[in-house]
Amino acid sequence: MKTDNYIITDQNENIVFLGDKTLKYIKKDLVTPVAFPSGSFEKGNVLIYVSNSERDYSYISKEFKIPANEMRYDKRLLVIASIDSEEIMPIIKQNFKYEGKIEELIDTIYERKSISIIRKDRYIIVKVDTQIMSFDTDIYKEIVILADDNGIKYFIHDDKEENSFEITLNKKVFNGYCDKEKIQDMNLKKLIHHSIYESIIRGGALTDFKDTKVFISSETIKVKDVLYNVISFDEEDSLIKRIIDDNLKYNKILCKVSEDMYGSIQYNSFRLWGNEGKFRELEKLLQKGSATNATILLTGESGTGKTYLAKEIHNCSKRKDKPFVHINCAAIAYHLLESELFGYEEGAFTGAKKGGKEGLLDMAFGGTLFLDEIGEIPLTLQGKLLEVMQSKTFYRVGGTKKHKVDVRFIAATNKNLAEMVKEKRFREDLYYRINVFPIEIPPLRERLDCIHSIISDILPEICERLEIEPVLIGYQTLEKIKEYPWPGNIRELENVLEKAAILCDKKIIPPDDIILPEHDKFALKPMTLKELKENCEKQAIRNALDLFHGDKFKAAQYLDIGRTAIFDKIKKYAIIYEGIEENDFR
Ligand SMILES: Nc1ncnc2c1ncn2[C@@H]1O[C@H](COP(=O)(O)OP(=O)(O)OP(=O)(O)O)[C@@H](O)[C@H]1O
Repeated sequence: MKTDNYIITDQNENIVFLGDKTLKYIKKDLVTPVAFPSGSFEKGNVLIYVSNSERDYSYISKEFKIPANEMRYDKRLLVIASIDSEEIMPIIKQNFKYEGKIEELIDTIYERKSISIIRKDRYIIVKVDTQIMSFDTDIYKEIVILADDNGIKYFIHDDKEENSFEITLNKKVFNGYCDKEKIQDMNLKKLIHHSIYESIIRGGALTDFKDTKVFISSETIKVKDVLYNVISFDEEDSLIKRIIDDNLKYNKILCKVSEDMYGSIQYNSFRLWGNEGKFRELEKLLQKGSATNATILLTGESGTGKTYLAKEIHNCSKRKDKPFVHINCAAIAYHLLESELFGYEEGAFTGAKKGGKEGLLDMAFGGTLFLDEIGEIPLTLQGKLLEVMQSKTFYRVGGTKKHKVDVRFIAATNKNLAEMVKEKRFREDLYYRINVFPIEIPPLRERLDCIHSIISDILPEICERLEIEPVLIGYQTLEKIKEYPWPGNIRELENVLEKAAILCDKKIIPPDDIILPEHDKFALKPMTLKELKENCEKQAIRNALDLFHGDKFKAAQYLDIGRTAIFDKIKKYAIIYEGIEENDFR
């Protein structure tokens, strides 16, 4: 989508982006504006400098006022990518004082930000975290980009006369101008025609401008905690087209399930790791979902983060100061589940405690009740749960007094509930009751492009938990990680990283310390079908035990087999695993 009809400003009304088509709204004497203010190098910036011409690199220090002796790699990072040859090679500025090895520095940079610079035909594509920019090397001989925690700032120097350029951010193509002589005051009020400015500050309107009607709308967006104003300019006839382009259909769906039903929304931000549109959609759904009281159903494979997200939703909701109660319906024996959920009165059954016991519904009062593995709730209890959800009241086991329910329900499952409904293993009415706001979390193998961000987030936590010095992931190690399909999702990744962090005796985890299950080990040797089946079964059990640190119950659940079956198979294949005992599962 072309976004040459946008102006973006920061909260002080300084222009940070000026679209091509908006130039006509700029006062005459300023017709060659710049895309961004000066690129002074600040703390937290990552500088990427791409050049395909022979250059004296001192240019960078001069232009960006980087006092070389003050550069510290932990605060200010410098990547210079040279495209002199076909290969794009990161190189380090010569007078850049860094004591360690260059490879280490590059790894540190990769750790801090996900940066990739690749060349495709005549284009250079620079990706910093989720932001992608592409440059045509026929036009740009040198490209300098500043990326900081608040998104990408950039400054472009090109050898030719033309100052125009195109930049792609979050799938939007921005066209702009860059003239470093004019990098001075880029304030909206000073630059833009008075009538247009007036319209913007009124929040947008249909305005007459030089014989045309222009529709101006202004929206505030938040990018990594920084607020920007995005102002769009549409001349009457292009308006309809833009509405379609902007995919307002999607917004309508969101509105239907949120604002219309639940009133005004307060947004909170979720960290989901994913670059594709569907992740943005997912993030929005979570934001909307957290702001409401609607029942949310989280689906996804084991280890994708359903529990993690359930807690996040609670923590971002109005109920955050009230309890978050987690019940794993698969982990509690069928006959106990009812009394756990509803509590019981004294004398309700043999062995019932004196004075009775409060149930989880009571404990979660005012807060959130997270029904994990909801597919495992016995049919008999499903009816009772439905009643609670509908009437918002319940009786304790053996009790006659009505108790009020004030909880938000979040349910999760890795089963296909719709299939279970068809097979009459799950009540249809309950299914529709909990399926109000379904959110599907994709498996890790579908998010490999952002696995680096995931690692950057969880690796420091692992090191802290293990009380070891922080370690980093090297580029080659990352490549190895990306080749594995991660059947156990984030949980498996955490386990592998934990092992690697323990094994690693350097600052950067080498590829050899990443020990992955050999998922295709048997593909090479010719075997009978029976042998192959048995080998696969054995390996699958080993992997599952590995994944859940030897917890047979979870491994059986993960493999979708019964408890007795896993025990029999462990015996049959003589699988030795620390902690397995004869009387397990009895
Ligand atoms: N977005 C996230 N940020 C940080 N850690 C995460 C995130 N998502 C998942 N994890 C971690 O991954 C591991 C698995 O997540 P979680 O237990 O939430 O998965 P699950 O889908 O509930 O699994 P299961 O279905 O087996 O119960 C946890 O240790 C969790 O902390």
